[in-house]
Amino acid sequence: MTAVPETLTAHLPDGVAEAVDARLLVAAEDDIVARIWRRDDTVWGPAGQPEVADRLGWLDIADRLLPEADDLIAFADEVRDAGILDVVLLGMGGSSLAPEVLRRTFGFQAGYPHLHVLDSTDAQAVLDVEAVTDPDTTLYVVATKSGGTIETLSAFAHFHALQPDGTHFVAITDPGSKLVDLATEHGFRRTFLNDPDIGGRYSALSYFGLVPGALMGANIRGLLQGAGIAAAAARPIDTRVEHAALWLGAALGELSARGRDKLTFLIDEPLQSFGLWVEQLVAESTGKTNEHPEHGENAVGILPVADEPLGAVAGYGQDRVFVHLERSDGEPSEGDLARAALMTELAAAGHATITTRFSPASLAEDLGGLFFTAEFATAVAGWVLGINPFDQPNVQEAKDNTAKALEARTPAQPDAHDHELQELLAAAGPPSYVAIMAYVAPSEQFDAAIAELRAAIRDATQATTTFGYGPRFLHSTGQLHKGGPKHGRFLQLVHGAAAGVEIPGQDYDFETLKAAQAIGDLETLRHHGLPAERVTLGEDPVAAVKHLTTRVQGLL
Ligand SMILES: O=P(O)(O)OC[C@H]1O[C@H](O)[C@H](O)[C@@H](O)[C@@H]1O
Repeated sequence: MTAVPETLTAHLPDGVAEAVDARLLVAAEDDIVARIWRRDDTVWGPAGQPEVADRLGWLDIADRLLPEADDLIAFADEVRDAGILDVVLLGMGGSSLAPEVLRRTFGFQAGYPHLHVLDSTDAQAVLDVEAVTDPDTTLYVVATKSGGTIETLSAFAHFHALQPDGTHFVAITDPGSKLVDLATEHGFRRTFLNDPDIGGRYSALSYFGLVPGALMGANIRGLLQGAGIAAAAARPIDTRVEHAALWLGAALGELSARGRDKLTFLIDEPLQSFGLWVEQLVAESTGKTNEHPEHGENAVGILPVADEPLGAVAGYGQDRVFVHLERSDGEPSEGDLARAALMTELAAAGHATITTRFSPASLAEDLGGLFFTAEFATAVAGWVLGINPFDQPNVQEAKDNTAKALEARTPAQPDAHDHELQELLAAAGPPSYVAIMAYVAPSEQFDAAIAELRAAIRDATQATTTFGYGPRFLHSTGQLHKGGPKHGRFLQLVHGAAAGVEIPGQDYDFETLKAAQAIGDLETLRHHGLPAERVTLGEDPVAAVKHLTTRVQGLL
């Protein structure tokens, strides 16, 4: 029998601890850890399936890039010396979320440029970045693995028209992508060619995270060292040795197989934005439908839940598992204390709870370790669930439907009437969840309004709630929405921002693109037989969400 690894504290409901132990025995018998490190693709299915063997470069990327930390820091100094005051990262999903976590976790570093992350097609979001940056003192980092992502290339076209000097641009991409040619054509300051064996959501510790991190003055050496230590701790193949990442992956897989598939994160300051990154990692990796030769279609997945406001214990269903990233030292905030208290109550009430700790004194190292451990655990959970955690087959569908809507200029679906909203939400209790998706410029005020809407729905129905900004979530939880278990109930909110914010070279502007993405996604969800409703937000989106919350409270 194995115990919970020392770096974690866990309370598992009856029967689950035994299942995890049994799973760890199978992992030992099947040599899973050694096979993962040997990059053996048969851990996740038949040999030779696409997007497995060539998606395991993340395993040792931290050790491979540590010797390059000095070069990255020297590059950041060169950029500072060139008078750059702002860095704008243009990217989506795996190419933007780790930089966003670094930006929010470490904040402005004196003497370094401000980092901004634009991962939206909302015209106001584009204008917001424009309003606070001067193209003459701005460096634009164009980040896309494939080199073909529509949002990223649209943003590049827009900002290149404002700043035609190529030395104000940097590319991060895979060798041979279309962006490599663009960068050469326009004389970019530098192109960082990433290891192509790393997928977007596993790329935090590659150039995709490190280049923006270095540019904003974050401690990238610490990140890499912390990740290296976590990777070393994940190497032992003897299961008698503590292996936190293996245990975590086995536990999350077994919990999910028993219906506890809503992985709810409670995260202490200043790491709260980690939820945004881990959401993509877990949702896009695990939300899949398997074609099983004997059992037919089988959809699995672990739904990550980030930034949900805390509730009363009775408000949570039995479909949850709670993971607390807890600050181990320093002055706890009120929120930190509330999270710790809730975890204690949840454990006492028989919920599955897992706690891991980080220290503000070693924030970069601990964050690097968390990135790696989460990646390894997700790969293990993929093995438990019997899916390929490295592909994203359903993301393409929404992209195709966007293209169709753009081409045909399809009008938006009508707004939900009260009875439709009621039908959508009233039946949302476990195992269902309510996904709110808002096509609007991200802001703290909007986040706060959404938190109230989520609490209202959860408290009335016990449903798990998630929230994502469109089109950001399409590259993240969007995969699980369509590929995972058909438990989602979808509420799409769309705000019409300024028309006429141009995408040079295209006959549509940002708002037209955003509208097509919303239309295309709703279409895709409905095509999968999933309940999905749309609500148009009036001029003031925050006021509109508050109004919607009152309306929903009246219906539930
Ligand atoms: O880096 P890119 O090639 O631009 O891809 C950005 C994102 O887009 C896709 O939609 C994938 O689903 C994500 O996994 C990926 O991170």
